[in-house]
Amino acid sequence: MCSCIRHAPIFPIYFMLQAISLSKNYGAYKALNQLNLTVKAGEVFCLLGQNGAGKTTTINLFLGFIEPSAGKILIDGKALDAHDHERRKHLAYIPEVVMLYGNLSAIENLDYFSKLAGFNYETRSLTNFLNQCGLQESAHHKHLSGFSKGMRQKVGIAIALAKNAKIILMDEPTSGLDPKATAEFTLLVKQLAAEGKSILMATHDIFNAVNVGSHIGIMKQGELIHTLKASEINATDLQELYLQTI
Ligand SMILES: Nc1ncnc2c1ncn2[C@@H]1O[C@H](COP(=O)(O)OP(=O)(O)OP(=O)(O)O)[C@@H](O)[C@H]1O
Repeated sequence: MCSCIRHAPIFPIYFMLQAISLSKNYGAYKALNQLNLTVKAGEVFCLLGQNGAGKTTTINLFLGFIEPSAGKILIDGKALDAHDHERRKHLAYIPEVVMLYGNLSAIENLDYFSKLAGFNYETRSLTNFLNQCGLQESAHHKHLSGFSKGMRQKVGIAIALAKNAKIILMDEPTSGLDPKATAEFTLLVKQLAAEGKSILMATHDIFNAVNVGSHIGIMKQGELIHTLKASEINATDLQELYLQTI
């Protein structure tokens, strides 16, 4: 018997995320200049670039936090305008520090944010989402205020799963994580991609980008200079290319 009141689709639908000549200007300054980028279902596109290269601007444009100066965002081939809140529900966001309610437990946070997105799950389903994200059961009923950054991120991903997001945008999600937490997070991201999610991740971690990414982009001064398949480059060569580029 299904344990959720509003059912997730039995045959999931997956979406592709695209930027077409996407630009963002602040006055005369081009924070993002004519970005063309595609993230297909099952892909993890890692965006590398120095501070100020335009990675967060790209993510903020996709999320609708800021409006483009020019260009288009497409979800599954259809243009997404700034006010299309319904189709933006297919997007989930994992920031560097996942902001949740410290005085609520993991399961209460998950329940609250699921309900905000229109999903009303029974406890068993909420527990399953947290388990799926590798959060140990002993932590499910503890307040978030005592959680490490890695544990918060697991709850953040559980919320994305509960919302049935097809596309996940991550901004430096492994920054500040210890190697074990990074490895756990990487495994989780690979699992999400294997399930058909489209993932765009801004990162400074070249080695992690090669490890988790299917595609890698190197940005400089608001432009995407290189796009590579991760299978075609190793970390040493990517580091060299990165240093030559920036
Ligand atoms: N509201 C704003 N007004 C003016 N300039 C801005 C604004 N927001 C961002 N910028 C500029 O746009 C450029 C791109 O910033 P962005 O945050 O996208 O870089 P980033 O690649 O994410 O850098 P980091 O690695 O430091 O997070 C930077 O030069 C930044 O100063």
